[in-house]
Amino acid sequence: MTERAIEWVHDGGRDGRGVLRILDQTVLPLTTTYLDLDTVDGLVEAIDALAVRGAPALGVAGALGVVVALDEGERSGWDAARLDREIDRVRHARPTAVNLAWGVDQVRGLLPQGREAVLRAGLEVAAADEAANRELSRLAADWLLARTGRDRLRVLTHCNAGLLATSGWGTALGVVRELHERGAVEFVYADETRPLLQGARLTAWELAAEGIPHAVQVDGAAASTILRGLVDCAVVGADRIAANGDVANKIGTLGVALACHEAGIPLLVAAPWSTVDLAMADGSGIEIEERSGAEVTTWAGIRTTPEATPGFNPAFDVTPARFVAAVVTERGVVEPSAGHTLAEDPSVPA
Ligand SMILES: CSC[C@@H](O)[C@@H](O)C(=O)COP(=O)(O)O
Repeated sequence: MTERAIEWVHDGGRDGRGVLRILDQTVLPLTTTYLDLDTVDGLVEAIDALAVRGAPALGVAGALGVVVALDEGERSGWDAARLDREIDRVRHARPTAVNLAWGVDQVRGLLPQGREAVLRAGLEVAAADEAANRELSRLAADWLLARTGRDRLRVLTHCNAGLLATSGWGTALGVVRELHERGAVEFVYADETRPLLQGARLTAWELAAEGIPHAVQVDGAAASTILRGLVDCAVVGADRIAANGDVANKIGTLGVALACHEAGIPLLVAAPWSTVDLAMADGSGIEIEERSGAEVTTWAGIRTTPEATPGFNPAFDVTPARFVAAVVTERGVVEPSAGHTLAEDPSVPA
């Protein structure tokens, strides 16, 4: 697959200076449409609508979003204070994935050095993300095969942590892709991931394109699939990992983790180091995005609940470290459920 969720197109844009192009994930898998974003309003709207989504891709959106703001500011004659406010709007467009703010912060300090320096740094954020994903996928595949003692794995995954959620390759699905290249994937159960169906629409799209044997199951099936012994491990991504190994990820991950714990199979969290937030001692301080209840009370635009019934729609949950067998980043493997923390030197495999 060659599609990129997000990239800078150098010869695009209204003045030929380049443009931020995203693959519109709101209409996948039925339609492949790209959106060229050259205003802060457009970028913030795309992030809010999940046209671009997934923590590492949001990191790239944050970094390159600073260039979008710079270019718009130049066209519109913004002063420094206005530019700062607009960059902050990008930084705060979604609260849970630390990568978005991290991406902005990677390049913001370069503003005095001019647009080219900021653009160069933004492109480096994107390139480093893909390289990190490939490395962590190798490490995670090694760890899973050693831990389970199996040659071919039956994997459960939740949400979409594939190339669509990153600048390339993917995290949890990168691990699956790596295992597949080694001939070590027997089957993948992809949770459909209510209410926005990232698993059914996006993960299945990626797995089908790669020819990886898989099926989509309703989220409510996950615990039963795990306790029936149909999978050897669960592999998920993360939006923010606290220093103690607590993991914020798509709502429903906690249920998967509890079932894995009960079944005695590992839950592996695959994420680039940019998703680790050492400033957060544990998960209790992580802000959980609460999205519109309408995403829950309607299906394909049709009301599915009584008109008077509101929806409750937390988009993420926090899995306590004791249920996380491994956090794998490009720096190495940490085993939170065995008492190890991310604050320890992660370059030394736990
Ligand atoms: C590599 S993506 C990791 C996480 O960002 C992913 O699992 C997830 O929860 C995405 O949520 P989303 O709301 O689709 O942005």
